Amino acid sequence: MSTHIGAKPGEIAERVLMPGDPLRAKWIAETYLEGATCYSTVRGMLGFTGRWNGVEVSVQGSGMGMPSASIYAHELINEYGVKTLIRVGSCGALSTDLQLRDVVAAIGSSTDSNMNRMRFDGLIDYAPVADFGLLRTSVEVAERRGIAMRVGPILAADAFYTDRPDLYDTLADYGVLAVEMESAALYTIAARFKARALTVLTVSDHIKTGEKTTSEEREQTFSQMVEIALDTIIV
Ligand SMILES: O=P(O)(O)O[C@H]1O[C@H](CO)[C@@H](O)[C@H]1O
Ligand SMILES: O=c1cc[nH]c(=O)[nH]1
Repeated sequence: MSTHIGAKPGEIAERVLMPGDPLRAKWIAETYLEGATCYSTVRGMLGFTGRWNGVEVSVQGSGMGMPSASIYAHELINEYGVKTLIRVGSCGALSTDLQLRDVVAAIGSSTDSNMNRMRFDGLIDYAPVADFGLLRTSVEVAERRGIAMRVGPILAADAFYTDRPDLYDTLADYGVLAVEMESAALYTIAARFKARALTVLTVSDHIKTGEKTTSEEREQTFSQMVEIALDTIIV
C-alpha cells in the first residue's frame, strides 16, 4: 500500500487511465475492462485493474484539482512503477469552435497553479506538455475510429468557479481550447519521474454558451474519449 492507494505490489498495471471522478473509473472498468478487479477504495478514490484487448490496464480516480491528481500520479509512478498515464477527463470549452461532447487532446497545458512556480523558484515559466508518442498514437487512433478529435493547448485551472472570465476570453484569443483542473500537474510529474502522460478530454460544458451535461453524463457517457485512451495506452 502507498499512503493513498490500497493496492498490493503488482496489482496496478504499468498503463493507467486517470479520470478525476472515481465513479467514472468504476464505469470504465465495468464497461470496458475484461476481468476487472478493484484494488483500492482508500478515500473512495477507486482503482481497478483488468484487460483491454489482452493487455493489462488499470483505471485510477485522481480527484479534482492539481494537489489531488499530483498525489495519485506521484504514488502510481514512484511506488507502483507505472510508466504510462492517460487522463480521461471532462472540460469546459473556451473555443467557440467546440461543441458539447467534442473530444480534445491536450498538447500542452498552461496553468494558474502555483505548484510549478514553487518548483522552479519563480524563475522559469515551465511548459508542461504531452508525451509526443502518446499524442501521435491518439491522433492515429481517433482517425481510425472516425472521431474528429481536436488537438491543442488547454488551461489547467486551480478554481472551477472563476472570478476572471475575462482571462478565459484572452486565453481563447491565444488558441487555448478548453479548461480543466489537472493536466499541468500530470504532465509535470510524468516528466520529472520519466513516465509518459497524455490528457484526453470531453467537453462537458461550454464556458461561452452556458450549455452543460449532467453529472451522470460526465460519469457514464464519455465513451469516445475512453476508447481513444484505451486503444492508445496499449500500443
Ligand atoms: O471530470 P474530471 O476528470 O474530474 O475533470 C474535470 O472535472 C472536475 C470539475 O468538475 C475537475 O476535476 C476537472 O478537471
Ligand atoms: O474544470 C472544468 C471541468 C469542466 N468544466 C469546467 O468549466 N471546468
